[in-house]
Amino acid sequence: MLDINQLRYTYQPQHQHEHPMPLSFNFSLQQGDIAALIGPSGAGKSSLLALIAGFLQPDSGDISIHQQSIITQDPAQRPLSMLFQEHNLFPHLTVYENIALGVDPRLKLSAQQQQHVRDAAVNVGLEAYLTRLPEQLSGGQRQRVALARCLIRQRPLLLLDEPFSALDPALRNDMLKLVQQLAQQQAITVLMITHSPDDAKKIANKCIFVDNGEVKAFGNIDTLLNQPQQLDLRHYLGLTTI
Ligand SMILES: Nc1ncnc2c1ncn2[C@@H]1O[C@H](COP(=O)(O)OP(=O)(O)OP(=O)(O)O)[C@@H](O)[C@H]1O
Repeated sequence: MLDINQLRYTYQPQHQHEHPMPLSFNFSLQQGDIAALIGPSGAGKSSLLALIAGFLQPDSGDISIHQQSIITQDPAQRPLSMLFQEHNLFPHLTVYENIALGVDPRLKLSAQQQQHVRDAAVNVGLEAYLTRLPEQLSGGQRQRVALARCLIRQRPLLLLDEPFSALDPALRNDMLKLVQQLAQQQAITVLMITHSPDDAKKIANKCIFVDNGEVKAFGNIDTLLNQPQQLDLRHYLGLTTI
């Protein structure tokens, strides 16, 4: 479903004492996969999502979704949605309007589309909050609104850049379950950055371990996290002694 084919990008040094940071990715996901993207800080996880979303232009390689290359498409045209840790919502728009933006950026919705927005709010448990502004919501509720907007766009790929890491453990659990349930319902493929192997195990079936700008391990999540073979992955998981 998602094919990342010999994708390369190099951050050029900004100062004399710095070195270039080359990134190189190669892997594929099947439709309906939920893949956890793990790896140390600075490994290249956010950069990989930025390349897929089209915020960074690769030096070489290709990205395709359902066998169609998306590499020349603008970020808004790409068949994907993305959820960040914060700043997902427009503060001056209501919950209803923030979700409706996923249907039409001009907010001109038909009666049927208006119903879709209300249905999306029901799906994330926010039907009673449609007229509130983001500042009148908790952090978890705000992320639910943002998730509803992603899902109403009905794009086949959902990219998550640690959207729930600021939430407390119980709420984070609820959100992970919600993503899993809604992704299954809509057969959406999910690629999720997380710093928590426990969170990864809760919803993902695949795992991608990125280290030093490369995919160092890829496969079934239970195999990778319960019986890690690579030394650098074992080190990342805190299973080696120094
Ligand atoms: N705009 C930039 N210019 C130069 N180097 C950058 C830039 N953005 C990121 N980098 C470097 O690229 C590498 C990968 O960064 P990236 O943010 O993708 O890592 P990450 O795995 O998402 O880290 P974290 O888990 O801390 O968010 C890092 O070494 C970082 O310093």
